This record gives sequence, structure tokens and C-alpha cells, in this order.
Amino acid sequence: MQREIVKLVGVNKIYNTGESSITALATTDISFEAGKLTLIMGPSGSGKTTLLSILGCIIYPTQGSVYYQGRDVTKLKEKELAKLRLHDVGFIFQQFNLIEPLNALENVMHPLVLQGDSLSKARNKAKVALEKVGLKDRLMSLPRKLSGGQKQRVAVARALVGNPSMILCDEPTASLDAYTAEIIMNELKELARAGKAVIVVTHDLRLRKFADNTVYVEEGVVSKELKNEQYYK
Ligand SMILES: Nc1ncnc2c1ncn2[C@@H]1O[C@H](COP(=O)(O)OP(=O)(O)OP(=O)(O)O)[C@@H](O)[C@H]1O
Repeated sequence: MQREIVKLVGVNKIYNTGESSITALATTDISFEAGKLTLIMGPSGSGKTTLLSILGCIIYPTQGSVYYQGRDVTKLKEKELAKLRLHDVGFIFQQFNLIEPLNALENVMHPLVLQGDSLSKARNKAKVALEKVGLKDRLMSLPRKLSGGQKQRVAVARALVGNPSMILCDEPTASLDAYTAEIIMNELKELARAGKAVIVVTHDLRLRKFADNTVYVEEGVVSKELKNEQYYK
């Protein structure tokens, strides 16, 4: 049975910049399921990050509702949204966003400690997560001592350690070589197979082979069809 994690109903986003307003996302109805890796593709400025930010409860839509596991989260206050993000959503970014003075283990422990886990519990869970991504020998390494691929694997461990139901990735492979990008995409695919909804924003058409679904965003319009392939070349 398909399990819907997040659903947008009649969602749009209009940014008012003073003199003008920009429709970053046109009215959209879409849902994302557990167990699926979905790519969000589109040219620069088409609205991908806006869509991802709405899915991750980072920004509110201008209109419409966002149902997270059946609950309309557009009604929640910012503090409640922050709690939801911390517990239910894992984020992975192009630039890894690791905390430089903390080693790999501490970086992965960090969200657990924020969630209220004791240090020893957080340490144990973080070790297991880092082992899962093949980094059990680098627990004490600072980010600057790690390669790009290893940094991104620490970020994957950090995103999965709290057992979120959804993992959102913004260009997770853009700073990596093709070989390392494949390793990271395989790890993300495994997380989807383990039952998470994994949503990946990318410009890279080569990543389509990892996707269960692909959605395209062009000028704020979300669809299942790629209309302008030349943008991706
Ligand atoms: N905070 C903001 N205020 C005003 N306009 C914004 C804001 N954020 C995004 N926009 C505009 O909304 C549109 C969509 O931006 P968005 O960042 O979602 O695109 P994108 O597809 O993620 O682009 P890229 O691939 O270059 O990261 C763009 O025209 C952008 O300039």
C-alpha cells in the first residue's frame, strides 16, 4: 500500500519584492510517498528550491495547504514547524553544511542532542548511522580532513540518524565527481527502499536512472513531463 508522506493542495508561492511580485510556484497539487525517490528537476530560477522549502516546512506557501502525514502544517506556528523539521525531516545540501569545529561523530550527534537525547544515546545512534554510510573509521575526523564524498556521507548520516520520514536534498551531488555522486545516489536510493520519502533537487539529467519518479518545474509550473530539454545541457 502506498503511504503518502507529504501532499500539497492548491499551493502557490508569490514573492512580493516591493515594486513587483514574482510567482515562484504556480498553483500546485502534488504528493510524495514513502519508499520512493523523487527527483525535482528544472532550469535555474524555475522554482525548485521554493518547492523544496515548502515541502520542508522552511517557508509557508502564499496559498494552499501542505499536509504532512495527513496534518495541515500551514496552520502551525513557526515554533511547531521547527519541531516538525527537527524530528521528521532530514536535509542534505550541496555544500554539506557540516559544523567545521565538530568531528564527524559530533556532527551526526548534533540533531539528536537538539531533540533531547542524552550524549551517550546520541553517540551510539550516530556511530550506527556513520557505519551505515561506510565511515566507521572516520568518526573522529574533522570535516576539513574529509573528502567531498566523505563529507556528504556524514551529511547523509546526519539526515538519517533521527529516523525522519522524509529526506530533502538540494543538489546533493553538484559538488562531487561522477563516481562519488553515484555512491551518494545509491545511499539515497537505499534510504527510499528503507521506507523514507526521498526528494532530490538536481539539474543533472544523469540522475534520472535513480528515480522512481521525476517532476519538472519550469517557470513555477510543476509537471511530470520534461518540456525544455535544452535547459539541462
Ligand atoms: N526570497 C525571495 N524573494 C524574492 N524572490 C525570490 C525569493 N526566493 C526565490 N525568488 C525568486 O523565485 C524564483 C524561483 O526561485 P528558486 O530559488 O525557487 O529557483 P530554483 O529553481 O531553485 O533555482 P536554482 O536552480 O538557480 O537554485 C526566482 O525567480 C527567484 O528569483
